[in-house]
Amino acid sequence: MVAPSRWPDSAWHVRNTLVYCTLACHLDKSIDYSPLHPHQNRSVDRLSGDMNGQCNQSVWTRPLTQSCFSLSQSQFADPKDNVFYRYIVPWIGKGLLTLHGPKWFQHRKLLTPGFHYGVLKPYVSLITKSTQVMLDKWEHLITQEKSVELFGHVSLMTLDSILKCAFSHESNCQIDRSNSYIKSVCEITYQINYRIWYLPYQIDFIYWLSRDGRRFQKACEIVHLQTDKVIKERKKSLKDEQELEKIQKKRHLDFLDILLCAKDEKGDGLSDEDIRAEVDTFMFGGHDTTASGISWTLYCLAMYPEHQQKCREEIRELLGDQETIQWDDLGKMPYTTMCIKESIRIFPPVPFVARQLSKPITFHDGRYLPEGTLVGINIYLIHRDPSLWKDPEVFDPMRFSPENSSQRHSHAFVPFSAGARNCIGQQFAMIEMKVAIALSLLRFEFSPNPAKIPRKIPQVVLRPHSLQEQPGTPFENLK
Ligand code: HEM
Repeated sequence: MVAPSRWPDSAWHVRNTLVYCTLACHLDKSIDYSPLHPHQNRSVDRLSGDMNGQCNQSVWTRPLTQSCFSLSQSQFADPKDNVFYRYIVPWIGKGLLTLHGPKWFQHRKLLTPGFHYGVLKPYVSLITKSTQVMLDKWEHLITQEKSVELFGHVSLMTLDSILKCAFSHESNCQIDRSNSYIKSVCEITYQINYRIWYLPYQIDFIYWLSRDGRRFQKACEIVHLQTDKVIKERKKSLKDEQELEKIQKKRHLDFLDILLCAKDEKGDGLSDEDIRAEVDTFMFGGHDTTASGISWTLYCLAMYPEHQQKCREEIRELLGDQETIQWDDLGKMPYTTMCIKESIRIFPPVPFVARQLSKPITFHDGRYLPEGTLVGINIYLIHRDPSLWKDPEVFDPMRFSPENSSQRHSHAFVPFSAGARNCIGQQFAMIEMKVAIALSLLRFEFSPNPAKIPRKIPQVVLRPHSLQEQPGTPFENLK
């Protein structure tokens, strides 16, 4: 294997991106393919091979688990790869997701308190309200249509929630999508996913000259202007009010308050640019992922009505006639939680992550990877690995009972990644998924539409297929 001597050039990106896209677009095929590989059951499988003898930096990992997540255990962890992540940088800039080195470490330390349970607790009622708006819409839609495509609605609901939690913004986006900020976020999300999917757009100059590239750029400008405006206004009001406790008496603390007040030991806070990057990062990381998790969980429950009914009984017993849910209830729905976990095992919202090695690593069998190697960690494959999961294709929530979980490898279930660069928003995500699933089951019974069995589309997140076929962004196609 050859380590690149310098940061890869654009030709390198094109080759590697093609390799990644091919693998990414055939998640299921890569499962069929891996047993044929001569190195099966070893720590690392090289699936990308040699393209003209030049592209041997990409490594696709299989049972691996411990070895590869330990890549990110070191204090500063390895940087993200510059293939997929570069598509989102024009939007989110250099925030937690894309930073590396000491600056990432500083941001992670400053932002961790923003996910403390005391901050997250008031979000339950905000998420509940957003969920209820979505359910009211469904109530209306099922009187008009035989079947309702859920993913787009769930995406708008999670966008609505993250806007409230990130900067207390009441967007009303589930009902009124004429707001230019919402339209732009939807456009950006769609464009990023489309760009990954559409191979000619891997080449920068083709993309930036295209109509889509220009639309993407315009949408980023609108979003940045709006984020800057909100930050400026909030900074002003925080100055007047002086302290967080005073705000907290009036309303919940949102992520923006936390970001503006975050200070390290030397008393240094984040710059305006850093704050904007983090707000946009939460917007990006915090809505498509949970929309995927909620949608696939509803799909699994629709496919397995016996589990759906068990969850519904659990929630009815817990909430009685209430239509709202409280923080304390979230810890009292073990079966529903196991169903959510089993669903995101089978359909992990983030199907793969990637890193560029900052130093060589040696595996237990003596093979090593040099510095600069691009490592793709296929979470989807890990979650379906028969050496880790008995009958991996079977939906069995009891895998997540305390007894069964304790016997499993610690890195067999990694929907939120692992190590130092694991998902900072995982508690938030679990809260949102539990609230949305619980309230949905109280109001509706779900069954699959046999004419529209969803196909898995691994883009930035693992999306259900059906909306992809229609022209326009998924949000434009919603009724
Ligand atoms: C079901 C929902 C979610 C899933 C499956 C998920 C999964 C992940 C994964 C796999 C990573 C590692 C990415 C990588 O290595 O490149 C990650 C990182 C991250 N996630 Fe999430 N995520 C979810 C929800 C959220 C939410 C709700 C937020 C914010 C409110 C969030 C914010 C982030 C951030 C900021 C990072 C970067 C952390 C760092 O590198 O220090 N995520 N997430």
